[in-house]
Amino acid sequence: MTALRCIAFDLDGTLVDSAPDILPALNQTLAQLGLAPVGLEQVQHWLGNGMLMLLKRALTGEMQPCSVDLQLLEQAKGYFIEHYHQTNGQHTVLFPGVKEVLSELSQSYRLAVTTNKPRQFSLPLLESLGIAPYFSQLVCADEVAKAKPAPDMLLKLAELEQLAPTQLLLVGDSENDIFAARAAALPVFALSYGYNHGQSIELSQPDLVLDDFRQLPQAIRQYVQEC
Ligand SMILES: O=C(O)COP(=O)(O)O
Ligand SMILES: [Mg+2]
Repeated sequence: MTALRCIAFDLDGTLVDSAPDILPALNQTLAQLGLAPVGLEQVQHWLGNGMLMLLKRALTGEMQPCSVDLQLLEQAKGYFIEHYHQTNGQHTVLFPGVKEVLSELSQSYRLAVTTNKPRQFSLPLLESLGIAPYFSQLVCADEVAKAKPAPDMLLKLAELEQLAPTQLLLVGDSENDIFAARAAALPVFALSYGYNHGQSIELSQPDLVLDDFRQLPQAIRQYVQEC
């Protein structure tokens, strides 16, 4: 039996469907810069590597932006932060079963959020959706040297919780979560419904793929018994 103690959750695309609030904030930003608006699906494909990468992708139209005008990026960041503070939480919803499952799991494990979303947007969202009390830790990209796919925030969580990587489990939706977990030597489960740049999460080979958040308690019980 493994000594699982703490479950870390990715936020965007795993616990919450946040793209509907990111889309208008991004399009208002693009409009202020005289650029054309983008669609929801495009935003879903661009999400996962944090705010700055989202803006770089939106400004260049490229998934792997090579060169971005730094002054333009700084301007876009200022506009986006202002707009996203207005839209954040308006249309963002929890994926089905999230609250119930967090409530159940919190009775046996410590729960944490490890997200590439900056803290200034993550915390208000957890609070407005009523799930903040379930988490003992919130580690965001702007609090570590490198965002996921780097292992930094998972290692920080392990340190905060004084746990070994094998006592943690990450639950995420994108290849960035899988790579970060592998780099930090954590087991990782993936939800197939999230944002993974339009690709199947199976390709990144997580330890388990689930299609529904409500399958998580049973999957964790089985994992704990088998290890
Ligand atoms: O902000 C993002 O791009 C993604 O955030 P996440 O790490 O919670 O999926
Ligand atoms: Mg995510």
